[in-house]
Amino acid sequence: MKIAVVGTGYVGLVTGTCFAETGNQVICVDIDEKKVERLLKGDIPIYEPGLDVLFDRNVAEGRLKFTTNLAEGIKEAQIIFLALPTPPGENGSADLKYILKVADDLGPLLDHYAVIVDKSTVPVGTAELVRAAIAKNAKVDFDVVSNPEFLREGVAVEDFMKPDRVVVGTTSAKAKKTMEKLYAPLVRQGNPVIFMDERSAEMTKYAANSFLAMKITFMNEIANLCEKVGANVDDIRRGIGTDSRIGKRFLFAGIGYGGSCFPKDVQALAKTSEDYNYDFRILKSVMEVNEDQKKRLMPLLNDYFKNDLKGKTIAVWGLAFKPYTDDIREAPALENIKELLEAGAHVTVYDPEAMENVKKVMGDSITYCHTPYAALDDADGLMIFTEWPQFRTPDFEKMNKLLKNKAVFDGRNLYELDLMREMGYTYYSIGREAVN
Ligand SMILES: NC(=O)c1ccc[n+]([C@@H]2O[C@H](COP(=O)([O-])OP(=O)(O)OC[C@H]3O[C@@H](n4cnc5c(N)ncnc54)[C@H](O)[C@@H]3O)[C@@H](O)[C@H]2O)c1
Ligand SMILES: O=c1ccn([C@@H]2O[C@H](COP(=O)(O)OP(=O)(O)O[C@H]3O[C@H](CO)[C@@H](O)[C@H](O)[C@H]3O)[C@@H](O)[C@H]2O)c(=O)[nH]1
Repeated sequence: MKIAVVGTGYVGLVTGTCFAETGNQVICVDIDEKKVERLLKGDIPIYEPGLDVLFDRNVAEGRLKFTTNLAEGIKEAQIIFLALPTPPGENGSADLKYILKVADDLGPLLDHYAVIVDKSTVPVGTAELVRAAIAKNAKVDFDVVSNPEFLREGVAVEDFMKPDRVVVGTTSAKAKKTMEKLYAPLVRQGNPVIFMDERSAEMTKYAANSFLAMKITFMNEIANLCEKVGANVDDIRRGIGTDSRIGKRFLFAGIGYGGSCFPKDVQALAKTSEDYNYDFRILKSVMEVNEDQKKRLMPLLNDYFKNDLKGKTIAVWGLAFKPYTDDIREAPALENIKELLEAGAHVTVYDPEAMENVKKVMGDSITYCHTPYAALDDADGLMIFTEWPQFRTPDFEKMNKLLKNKAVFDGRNLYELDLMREMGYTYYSIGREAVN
């Protein structure tokens, strides 16, 4: 099939590349000229494991193309994906200006039937708004379908190529057929393509993200209580996760959820509830607890340094909001670093992929190091915000020599308490006994 993907960010580029991989002819459109220029040179603007192999193959075989020109992109396209940003607006609701702008532009350009697919995460009722915006100027028949995306950054290609399920919101038999055909190669193992109406599909996405954010937040609260009662949250996780009704995944307590999705989507669902006069109390608690959780380590650090961080050097391992990505949107590390700087500390950082993006927002206010160990040199303490695998089994002997104080504040529970005790560390983690 001929496919256009409008918006070539994390979702658009993965969607375009993966559908090219399944044999379709794909054109990705973006207004960011520099981004398109890089893509045309074969340079992928984001870090996403496994994407490069598929990208190179499909570009080389002529199935994956890029343009800044919407008219050129949608020429003859049977399916037009909208993978545009939906950032939080001033009142917390998802800002639809990018989607509606493209919908407005599409109307006069459409000269053949196409299925327009909302891939972005959008509030209930958006498909109707998109349809109306296109219809204002369209001279041909078209369908608008809601097809929320559930991929996770860092494992996006795998999630996309082997989805647990695909959700499609449409009442059009013609669009349903097209979407069934498009997704057939990705669900050969029998995972379902679930059809429903558009509003339910839009709501499904927010329900999924909010449920997962709530699951993590519940564990973060259990962790906070564990610290008080003298229990270990990792044991609780194993103890409850084996119950198939609860499930093992998304039970890791930590320094709060971040990223470009959970924070904004929980907020947007809360706003939708407000708009419909429904008091969604759990969501409010989830947001409140998560804000506190992101600062969970600061009081411990302040206690350790007797509220005097001025002139202290704090090393930071991990800047990305999760491992295997360079994405720093709503990353807990950044808020903590800002607080460290405000308190007069000097901050040395290391992240395998996210340092370039951090440089763009924090400039020279912190020191960027080429290795995790360089960040530790003469540091008064170490804070950990991202569970990159290389931090899990570091060279402790080297660490012992470099750190001025053997003090680690770990937002991801990377190390065994007994080991840290044996090595004489002061070690604070989340939901576990403090070693000091
Ligand atoms: N990032 C994720 O993991 C993820 C997963 C599932 C769903 N989503 C949702 O998908 C949507 C896109 O997210 P993202 O992370 O890919 O965003 P992104 O910011 O990485 O990418 C969006 C792209 O759209 C482009 N764009 C903006 N206006 C445009 C226009 N008029 N024409 C063409 N291109 C335009 C931007 O230049 C940018 O490259 C959001 O609604 C998000 O909530 C994201
Ligand atoms: O047990 C866990 C799992 C995750 N997290 C945190 O939760 C956040 C989000 O992680 P994850 O869900 O793995 O990454 P995202 O790429 O943000 O993916 C989420 O958001 C996407 C955008 O909507 C959805 O498509 C995905 O299904 C959904 O998992 C990160 O800060 C993680 O550190 C935890 O603290 N504990």
